[in-house]
Amino acid sequence: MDTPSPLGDLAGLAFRKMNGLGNDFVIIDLRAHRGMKVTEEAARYLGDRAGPYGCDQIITIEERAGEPFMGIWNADGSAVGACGNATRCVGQILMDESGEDAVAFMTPSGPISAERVGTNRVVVDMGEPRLKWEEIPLAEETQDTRFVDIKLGPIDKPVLWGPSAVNMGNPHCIFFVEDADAQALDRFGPMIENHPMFPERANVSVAQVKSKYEIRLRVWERGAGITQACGTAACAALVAAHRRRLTARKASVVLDGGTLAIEWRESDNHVMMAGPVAFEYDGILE
Ligand SMILES: N[C@@H](CCC[C@H](N)C(=O)O)C(=O)O
Repeated sequence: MDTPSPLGDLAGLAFRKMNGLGNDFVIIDLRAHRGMKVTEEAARYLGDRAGPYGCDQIITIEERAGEPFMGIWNADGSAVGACGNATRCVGQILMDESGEDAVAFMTPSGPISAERVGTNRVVVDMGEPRLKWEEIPLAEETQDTRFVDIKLGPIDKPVLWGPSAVNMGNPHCIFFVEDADAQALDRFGPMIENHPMFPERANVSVAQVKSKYEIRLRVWERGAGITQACGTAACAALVAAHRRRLTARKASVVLDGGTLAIEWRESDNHVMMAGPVAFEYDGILE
């Protein structure tokens, strides 16, 4: 007897592989396949780098209430609210389809609008950052999410402490450090991701402020580990850095996979993210 595919009824559907600064996605268009779903098992199978696919996130394009909707799963199978880099990819797919240079669509954390600003370059309005402790969410009420009560290392001599917390549709914890490349993010990333302060876990970044206009950022993503780039983390880092008076409202965020231009607009409190989109290949799920 054949063993059932972990893909379930997704087997046989077309997918597209894309990435934003090396943060890569299997994107499945479910608009013509109402009722089909990405299960946790299917997401884990598609995300597994040792398997036939392998990616950081699994993305769906669906239709809900007559509007395009983007669904997001991490490689560990968890469903999430936001993904900055994938938002640019989905924006580009929808704009190519319509022939327009702007598009609006829905995500689990709210509406998004995207605009084409060059060949394979898209700017996305990521909405307003959420900064209250209960919006991150944190497990404990803190007066100020700019400096959360978390310490790493020996109690009397912590190596990292007082990160900022920002929610960009998903929870982020940002440590400001002198040298981002010298941090053992692979070791403490999973500990902070699962720290009791973060009841919904967290994406963990180390941010080095190079100047008022540049941040070097490395990211341990919740449910995916270290990735080449994380768009929402770049937005969260700029917001956190500006709240600590370390940068201007607009800065370049340099990730392992390349650079994003981030602006936290004063006029409407929205965070804008501009960056590239890359097509890899099309295939059939089997
Ligand atoms: N890579 C993404 C973020 C994906 C979700 C994240 N790992 C989470 O669990 O919140 C981005 O570009 O923002």
